[in-house]
Amino acid sequence: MSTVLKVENLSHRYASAWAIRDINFEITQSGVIGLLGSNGAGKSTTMNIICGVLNQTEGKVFINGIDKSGNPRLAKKQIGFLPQTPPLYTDFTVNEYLTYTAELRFIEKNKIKKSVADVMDRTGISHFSSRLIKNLSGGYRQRVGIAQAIIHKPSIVILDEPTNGLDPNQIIEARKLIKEIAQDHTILLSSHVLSEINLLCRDIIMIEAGRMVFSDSMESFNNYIQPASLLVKMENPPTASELLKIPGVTKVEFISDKQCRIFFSNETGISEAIIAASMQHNWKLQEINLEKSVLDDVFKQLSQQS
Ligand SMILES: Nc1ncnc2c1ncn2[C@@H]1O[C@H](COP(=O)(O)OP(=O)(O)OP(=O)(O)O)[C@@H](O)[C@H]1O
Repeated sequence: MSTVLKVENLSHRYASAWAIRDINFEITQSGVIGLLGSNGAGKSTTMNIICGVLNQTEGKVFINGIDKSGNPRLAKKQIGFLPQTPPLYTDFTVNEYLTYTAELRFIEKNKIKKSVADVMDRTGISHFSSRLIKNLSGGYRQRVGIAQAIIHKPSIVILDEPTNGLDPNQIIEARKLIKEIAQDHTILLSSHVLSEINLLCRDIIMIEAGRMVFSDSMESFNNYIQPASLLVKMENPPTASELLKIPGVTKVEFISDKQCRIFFSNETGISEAIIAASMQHNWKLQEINLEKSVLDDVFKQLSQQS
């Protein structure tokens, strides 16, 4: 399968501080690939470099095999970009703005009208064609932002935190649109929210403090996040010291009279041991749920490994 995007030893320094160091990854398939990282991890810097908005201090970016530094114009033709703040001219109508972006993307003059109509149709904004962008809701503005990113039918679309700042309904709509677009384009999407990446992405690249700490399928990532604790509710709970007698239990925290979080060293058999102890001592177990590590812990674990 051919490589759509390849990033090689990418590093960038703003003034004296390195924002990203030695980022390497390759995207070979269509679908949505997530770039996950906490605030300030280096997601926007990486994306801005890939899209040619920023020139890297070190390393290389290849789009469909074209070196972005060697042939920037040809490389950029194959990329669509929605930055964190969409580059919208809010005094333009949707139609005027998209016509303008089509010109910027060097779409042939006689094809512009159709390209604009097609992309408005694709992103569900045709009915707002004559509306000023400043009079659109946040969700529709984001659709216009996505429309400008795909108007020239790029092979890869880069979306920097596309659902940030949208309300819950707009987020659901935006996700739906992103999934639809992913049927014909490879999408690299950044977020600091793991659940967002989990819902949308097939593969995940994770960066933390400018370093890449994970790159694999979403499935392997989910398998990697080991359950760390159990949330347990009992009608007649014992004391923490009773629970600590169960082999494997390392720590117990009571959240309320009847609910506690039980930490353990080894997942195998721990739930069964708690259920058996509850039956034996009549603790009247009501609920027992495995909790996955919180994202901050995952960042910490992965950062320490790399
Ligand atoms: N123009 C700049 N000048 C100096 N430092 C910068 C600049 N832009 C970003 N940085 C720094 O580079 C690091 C990476 O920032 P970047 O914006 O790429 O992270 P991010 O993962 O996109 O974070 P966020 O989600 O908060 O936007 C941060 O420490 C940030 O403060």
